[in-house]
Amino acid sequence: MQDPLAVAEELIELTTTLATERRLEALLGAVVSSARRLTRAEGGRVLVLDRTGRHLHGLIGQNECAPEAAAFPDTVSVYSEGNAFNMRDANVFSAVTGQIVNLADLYDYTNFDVSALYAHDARTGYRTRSFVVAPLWNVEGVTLGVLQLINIRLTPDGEIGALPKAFERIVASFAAHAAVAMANARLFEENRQLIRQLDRKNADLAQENTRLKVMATVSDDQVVGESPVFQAALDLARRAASAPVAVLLLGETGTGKEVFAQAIHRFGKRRGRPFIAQNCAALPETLLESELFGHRKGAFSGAVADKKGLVHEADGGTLFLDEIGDMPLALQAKILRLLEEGSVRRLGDTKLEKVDVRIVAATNADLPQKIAQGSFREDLYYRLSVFPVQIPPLRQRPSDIPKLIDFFLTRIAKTHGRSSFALTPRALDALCRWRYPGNVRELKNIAERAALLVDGDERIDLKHLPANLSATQAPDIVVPSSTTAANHASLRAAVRHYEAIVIENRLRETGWNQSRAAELLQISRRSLVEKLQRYAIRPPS
Ligand SMILES: Nc1ncnc2c1ncn2[C@@H]1O[C@H](COP(=O)(O)OP(=O)(O)OP(=O)(O)O)[C@@H](O)[C@H]1O
Repeated sequence: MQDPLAVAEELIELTTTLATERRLEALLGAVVSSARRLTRAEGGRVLVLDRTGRHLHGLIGQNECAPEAAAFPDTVSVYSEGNAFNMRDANVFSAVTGQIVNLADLYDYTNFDVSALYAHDARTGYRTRSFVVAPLWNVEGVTLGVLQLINIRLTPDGEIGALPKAFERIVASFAAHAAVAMANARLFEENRQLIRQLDRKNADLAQENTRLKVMATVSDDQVVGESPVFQAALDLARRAASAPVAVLLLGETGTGKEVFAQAIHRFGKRRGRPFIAQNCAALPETLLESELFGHRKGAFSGAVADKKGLVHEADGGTLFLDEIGDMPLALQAKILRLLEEGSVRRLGDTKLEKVDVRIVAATNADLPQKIAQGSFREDLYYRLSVFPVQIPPLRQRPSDIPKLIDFFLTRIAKTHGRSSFALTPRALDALCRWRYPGNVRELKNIAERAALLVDGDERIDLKHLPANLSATQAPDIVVPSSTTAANHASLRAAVRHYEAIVIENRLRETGWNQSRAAELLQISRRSLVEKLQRYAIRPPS
């Protein structure tokens, strides 16, 4: 047998292999070789327990004297008939009990059923004599399989016998190390497979996302707004729709750039074809490139299959590029080629493909300033700004506010399963006074929030609006202007609207003293109370 120094060296080498080798079979191969060198065994094998826990399968086999003898009967049943452990098998015994089996001569021993090995020997002409089985148990004491060592040579001249007692512990600890490495390698392999599955899933999801974008073509949403500035912008969009040019939509956030892009698509000849929108600020460069232009299989890790881009999906239709000012320069060049030549190249491809796509781009950034800073291509800007459409912010068209409120509340009421939501005059007034830094989107959000806060048939009042809105005080004397709700209501409604505001102002002045307010308003207290009920005017809570 080996001297202690050689044993130590073998163990060090094995530990290094165990720590670095991640492939299960290579790792087990190293374990068997190392164990054989350590014990001077002619052969060695590893049998691994399958996931059902019912069978041990031969995974690795080595035999320096008879390579054909390396393969053991491939599968050993863990259970015998009646579902008891098959303890007559030396491998199962070791795997189940965690003990080493150490037989000096297989042909002298009768306690284990080794008939399969006899048959194997008879078939291969090899003679198995000493036979050692060590359990491969991981740290939690779970059996992973067994390590076999065959024909241990006790002397340099080849005398064969049982493993010396002193070596049993070495082999046991050796097997325990191997089991831990084996468990790690399995986890590693499972992780790799999970990552592969995830990559595949991601690719599927990306395709699905694209498909949904195609399906969610254009909604039939109305474009609400009758103010002259808004109508002028809409008229420009209508003209742009009939020309085969790119359109650049300019406007603050929430002004309705996407609504306009959809309208341009709907107004034009491409109406029945896909409308696809992509926000250029939403994705990192490589992902955006692959999303827009597609990729070939293997173009990057995770590109497990060919994928079409949004430009392909939008073929014959419209591609809306929101926040174009945030598009990386390399992709701007690709958009320029699409505009100039009508062709695109997928990531990882050498060929150009022809596509017929109308580009509508939008931004709220100052593109000339970006050009000066070197982050936006001037040539692309000139290409896109053939047809610029400026969408005015809501504060420049307050006369559109009542119509928009009405539009959103009617739509929200439908989703709440009710016919409508009513507003108190002071709530309407506060909504009409607000300057809406978030434009139409902000107005829509305020309406949605208010609809959630009202109880039953209650009207939307100041308390249902965001605090900063209800804090906007109405002026003492309300002068009708062309920019308030009243301008778009009937005369009767307008008069009621102002009546409510004047009453509320007087009440505020008098600290909500109804008698005093009635006096100032020169009406009876009873009449005041009636009006308070009619207009749902209440002191702030
Ligand atoms: N004129 C309009 N009529 C009806 N709804 C509108 C109108 N303008 C905007 N909206 C609604 O307001 C919300 C914001 O509009 P949209 O997304 O088109 O704005 P945007 O300018 O593209 O915003 P961003 O700059 O943040 O991308 C959407 O829910 C949209 O339906």
